[in-house]
Amino acid sequence: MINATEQEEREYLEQIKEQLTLAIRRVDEAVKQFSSELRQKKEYLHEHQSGMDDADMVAAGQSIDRMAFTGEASVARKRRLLKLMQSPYFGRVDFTTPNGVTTPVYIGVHSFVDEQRRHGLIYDWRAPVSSLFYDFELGDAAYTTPSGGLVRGRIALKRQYKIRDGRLEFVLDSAVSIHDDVLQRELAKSSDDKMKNIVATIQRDQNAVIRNETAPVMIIQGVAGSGKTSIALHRIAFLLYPHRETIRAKDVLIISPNKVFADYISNVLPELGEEYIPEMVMEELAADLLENRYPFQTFFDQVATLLERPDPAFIERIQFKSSTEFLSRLNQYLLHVENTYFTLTDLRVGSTVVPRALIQEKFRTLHRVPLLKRFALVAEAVRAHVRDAARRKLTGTEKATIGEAIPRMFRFHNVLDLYRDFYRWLGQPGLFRHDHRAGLEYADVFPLIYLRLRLEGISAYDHVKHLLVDEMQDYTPVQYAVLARLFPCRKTILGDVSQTVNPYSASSAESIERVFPQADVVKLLRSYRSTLEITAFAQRITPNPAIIPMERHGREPLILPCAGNAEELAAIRTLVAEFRDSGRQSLGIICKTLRQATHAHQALHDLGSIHLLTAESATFKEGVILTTAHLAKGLEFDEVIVPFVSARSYQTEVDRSMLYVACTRAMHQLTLTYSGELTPFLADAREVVTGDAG
Ligand SMILES: Nc1ncnc2c1ncn2[C@@H]1O[C@H](COP(=O)(O)OP(=O)(O)OP(=O)(O)O)[C@@H](O)[C@H]1O
Repeated sequence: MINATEQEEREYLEQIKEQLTLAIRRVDEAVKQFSSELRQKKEYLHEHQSGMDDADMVAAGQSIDRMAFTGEASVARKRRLLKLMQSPYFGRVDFTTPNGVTTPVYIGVHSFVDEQRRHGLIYDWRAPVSSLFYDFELGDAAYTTPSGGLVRGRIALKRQYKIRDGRLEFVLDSAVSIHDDVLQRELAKSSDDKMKNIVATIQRDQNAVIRNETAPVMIIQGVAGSGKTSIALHRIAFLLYPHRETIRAKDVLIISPNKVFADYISNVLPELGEEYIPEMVMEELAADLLENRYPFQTFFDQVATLLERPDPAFIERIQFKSSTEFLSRLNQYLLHVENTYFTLTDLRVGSTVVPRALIQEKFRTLHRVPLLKRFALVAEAVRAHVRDAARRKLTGTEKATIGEAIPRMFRFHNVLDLYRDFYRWLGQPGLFRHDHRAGLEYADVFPLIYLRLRLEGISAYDHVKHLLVDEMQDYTPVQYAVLARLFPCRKTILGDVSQTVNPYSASSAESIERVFPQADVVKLLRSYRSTLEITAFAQRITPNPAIIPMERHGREPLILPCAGNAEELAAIRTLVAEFRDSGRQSLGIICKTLRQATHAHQALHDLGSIHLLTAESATFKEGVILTTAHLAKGLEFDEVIVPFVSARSYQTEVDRSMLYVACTRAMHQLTLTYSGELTPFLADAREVVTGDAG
């Protein structure tokens, strides 16, 4: 039976859809009009070209550009209207101002205005008034207008809707913030191949992060599945909204851990009506900053080496280069270089002697210029000095002599030589290993870039107006020091120290804050992704007593003991078959190493369409995916299988991190398999769950 409220809401929905249909028709007509005008204009131009002067041509060209631009805007508007036709709004608050006027405010992914009557029918979720929906329950409420004024009032009604394909699926009145039922329904759904927007169910603490407009640097430390990545993307959409005139999507840069992750998140912003946002993998940034001059190993290579051949000296190098102390030592070294690596001498050019003091003075006045860039400028100044003193032009040879003599007064000219010298200065030359064939070790890449930045200066990224860094725990203080210098813009930095794939180089929110003392640090403790059972299980691997799991239940995770490798593969086959019958969308089989994953991929080959995801993959697919924990970071699956969880396979701290990351990728169901002895990281979990394993 439909109640009166629902009846009313259905009728209202029909009215809105009619208005949307009319608006779409108007846009269509406008587009038609534009294109015919554009065609006429072009024809006119073509015919009258010979009689026009340059100025006329430029003016005509500009007017065509303007028309094309308006045409594009109309097409974008149509796209938004069509989206609204599918699902015009998801929330409503009835707001009563102190003078007793009550207005229903409908909230959707875009705004929609009744052009004739000039009032808002649907408000964009980012509009100031929409914050009422996220931040308040029934009763007293307020929101801030764009000009900073506070509008007070009362919320008399708060309602949530699910409208899909233009049909109302449910309507729910709620007294509390965002009704738990709606959130539960959203979370219980199957995942698909892309991350989705969460506008209908943003939680209050999340909303505070999204709408923070003041923090120059925002550091979000959030437990696995707390919505960090989702929030960061919504925050970008939010920041773009009021600043549309000054910031465009192309001015934002996302630094993501790999291409697959970039593909996985690529839908959220376009879903929110924003254009594609440029993204970059850390290694791409590094290669660019080193102008591809020095080949280097990747972060994947580093982690793979740690997993397969954990050599103590290699670990020591990584640990040292990931410390805050290391960054201070680099800074001290730079001072040392400035102070002691110049050997200034008098310089004779023809009959003129340029005194040492004068050269020193020239260097000093240029102290703001990066050191290795100063030589050319000092040489130029010295040439001018000689010219003035000798009252004649300099010969080519003389010019060259000066050009060569000045840099010779400094001990090094190449950043890599200086970097090597840094370790000598430290008294630890063994901490730098450079095998020319294998390339630089990953741990040396950013220290080298840092030196280059300080000594040569790089300014290629000044155009970026907002930087987003995901998986912050995997970057070191030196990397942050590079980002801080390279991107003076606002930043959102997010991650989870428990989910590091390399505990020897992990950064916590606190250590990152040391590089950005002006940052706002936010902690998110509620976990939305996994069932309570899965979250509790993962806690046994890496405990975090502060985590607050969602009250959503599912099957207990299973640990399946197997008699050997063949039996283990047979168990995985059965699990894959069960998954295929379950109606769920995604299954991740997450291994520790690529070697394990490749082995399993070959062994399960005959099952058909199991995608092996490697560091080279660029897209994320639905269905059954075989990959490593490192690559699965940031992704999620309806169901996860973690094979080979034996004591042999999982024993070091890096292994523990991998296991934690793998288990926290599961939304609804988690199964682990092993043969031989079970890893000690799951030893106490075993009592609880092997009973079910049967
Ligand atoms: N307010 C919310 N409403 C609905 N779903 C949410 C909400 N917050 C988070 N989620 C869902 O929880 C899951 C985890 O979100 P997300 O991947 O952004 O978290 P994360 O903190 O980046 O995770 P991790 O660090 O473990 O990779 C996603 O499916 C996301 O859609």
